[in-house]
Formats: sequence, structure tokens, C-alpha cells
Amino acid sequence: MSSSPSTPTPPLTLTVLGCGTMGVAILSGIIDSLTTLRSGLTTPSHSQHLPGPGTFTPLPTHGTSTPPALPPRLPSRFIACVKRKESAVRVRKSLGLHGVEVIENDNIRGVSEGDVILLGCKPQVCEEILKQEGMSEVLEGKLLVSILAGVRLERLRELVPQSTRVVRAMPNTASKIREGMTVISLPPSPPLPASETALITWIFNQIGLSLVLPEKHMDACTALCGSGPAFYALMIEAMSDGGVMMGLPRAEAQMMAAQVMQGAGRMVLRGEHPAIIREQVSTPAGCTIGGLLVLEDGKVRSTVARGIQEATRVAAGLGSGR
Ligand SMILES: NC(=O)C1=CN([C@@H]2O[C@H](COP(=O)(O)OP(=O)(O)OC[C@H]3O[C@@H](n4cnc5c(N)ncnc54)[C@H](OP(=O)(O)O)[C@@H]3O)[C@@H](O)[C@H]2O)C=CC1
Ligand SMILES: O=C(O)[C@@H]1CCC=N1
Repeated sequence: MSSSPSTPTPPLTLTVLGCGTMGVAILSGIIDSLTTLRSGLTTPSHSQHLPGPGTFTPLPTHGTSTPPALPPRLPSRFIACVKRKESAVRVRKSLGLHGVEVIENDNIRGVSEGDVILLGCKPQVCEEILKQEGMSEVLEGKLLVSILAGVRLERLRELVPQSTRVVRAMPNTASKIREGMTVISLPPSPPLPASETALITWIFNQIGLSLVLPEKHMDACTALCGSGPAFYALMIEAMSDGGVMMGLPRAEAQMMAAQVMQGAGRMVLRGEHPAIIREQVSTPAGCTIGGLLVLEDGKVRSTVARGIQEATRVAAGLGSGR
């Protein structure tokens, strides 16, 4: 896309090695984005309402918002590797119509045909997959992007040939609707070629927002980004239950809870401070402060924070094979 018509760029193949819930979510989001780009509507869905990733300044400022550089080559062929027949059928059903090739129980072929390999299996099987006979040969010189919780860059590098560049990313299931949040950890040394950094950030920027952070933060990011949709889903259920208890129909209560959560989140992403939002809603002697005090009595704030702490602790152990 960045090249002139006289210098066509070769197509790039993205192989998802272990294509389950997350693999399907990521591929769906990327394919949707490419379809939009090809149709000439160049704006990803999330950036219609928000500053683009290149201009978005998150708080706190320790992370770097990722540059919106276009990589020299964009993925145009997609391969999904799974182990079991029933999974192949399931992935074909959701992605086959979009031209994704599904390969069952032949990871060597899937990896040999890919330029970028997105590792999407469970942490517990990563070693078995990367150590399979013949895998080292087909991984030579390739870019491996691992979305695995708890498996460190150092460990991944031990499992692949030296010529394989390894990156970690922690996305979430909202990637499927291109409203994901991904944190990327790049290898400190040797640094990734600029074109590969651009490619990785491009991929994750198509399916939501992305940030680059040092790897030491990855377990906390796994709790916040990776597990986060489950925590917010619980909150939506709890808010809906309250509405239902007070006589609202379930479907309407759920819609209100989800849209209100989205609205509050978008206000924060546009720069409003959560404490200011909370104070502005809390009319003196009003119902909001009444509700907030009950939530504070129930230690919701520290319970949620401790939930992130516990999820971080568990994430840190996921790569140890225990
Ligand atoms: N779920 C989430 O919300 C998030 C998950 N993650 C991380 O993403 C990774 C994947 O999670 P998730 O998508 O939920 O897991 P799934 O179990 O849904 O997907 C794992 C995939 O790996 C495949 N697989 C297993 N063994 C092999 C093998 N030997 N060769 C090829 N493929 C194989 C499975 O195929 P088959 O079914 O045929 O066995 C399946 O398609 C995990 O490491 C997790 O930590 C990160 C962020 C969020
Ligand atoms: O619960 C898990 O282990 C995975 C990782 C992040 C989200 N789900």
C-alpha cells in the first residue's frame, strides 16, 4: 500500500499456529480491516471515535503509543493451524469463507508457508509444538509473535533457532470486533528491524488500540487486557442484575449496562479523568453518591484491584508448565 504501482510488493502470509478462540478473533479482525481498507474506507472502526493509535497518549505515560507507520508488506494470505478435526471444522466454518486456509495436524507445513507466525496455542503445549521435529528448520529467519500468557521471551528464544525474531503480544477477545487492546513487548536486543516493528504494530492497530511496554509488565497486562473482558462482563452482569431486581427487563438492562460501560471507557480514552467523571455524576444528596457509598462499603475498588493482582500472579506462572 505504501509502494507505487510500478513496484508491487510480494504478498505476506500470516500463519496462526494454534488457532482457537484468540486466533479466530485476531484473524477475523485483520480480515475485516483489510476488507475495509480495500473498499477504500481506510478508517479502522475504533478510530472513528477516538484519536488514532499514533496520536493517542495513554495515562500513565510509561508506555509508548505505537507509531501508525505502514509496513512495506501487508498480510494477504492467512493460514490457521489446529490439531483436531473438529477444531478444523469449526475454524473453517467461521473463517473459511474469508479465504483462510485451515491446516489440521500439520504445523510444519503451516509454518513453512508462513512469513509471520502468530503462536496462539495454550502455554502448556508451546514447548511440544516448537520442539517438534523439523520445526526449527521451518522457523529459520521468521518472525514469531507469541500471544501466550506467562511464557517469557527468554524461554521462547530457547525454543526457536537464533535467526527467528521473537515478539510477545497480549491482545484480548474484543480483537474480533476490532475493539481490542494489545500490549506488545519487543525484544530489547538485537532490536527488531523497523519493517517488522511496523508490521506488528500495524497488525494489532487494525484490531483495536496497541501499546508497546517492556516485558516486565506483561503479566499485569495479561490480567488487564487479556482477562479484562471477563472482568467487565461480570460487571455488566452485576449492573444488569441490579436493574432486573428493580423491575427492568433483562435485555434492556444488559444493553444499558454495556453501553454505559462503553461510554465511560470512551470518555476516559478521550482524556477525561475517572475521578472527575465520578464527581460530575455525583449530585450532592443525589442517588449516585448513595450508590457509590454502598459500592465502597463492599470494597469494590480494592476487590477489583486485588482481582487484577491475583490474575497477574497466576499469569506469571502459566509458562512454567505447572
Ligand atoms: N482466551 C483469551 O481471551 C486470551 C488468551 N490468550 C492466550 O492465547 C492463547 C490461546 O488461547 P485460546 O485461544 O483461548 O485457546 P484455545 O484453546 O481456544 O486455542 C488453542 C488452539 O491451539 C490449538 N492447538 C493445540 N495443540 C496444538 C498442536 N499441537 N498443534 C497445533 N495447534 C494446536 C488448538 O487446536 P485443537 O482445538 O485442535 O486442539 C486450538 O485451536 C493462550 O496461550 C492464552 O494464554 C491471550 C489473551 C486473551
Ligand atoms: O485466562 C487465561 O489464561 C487467558 C490468558 C488471558 C486471558 N485468558
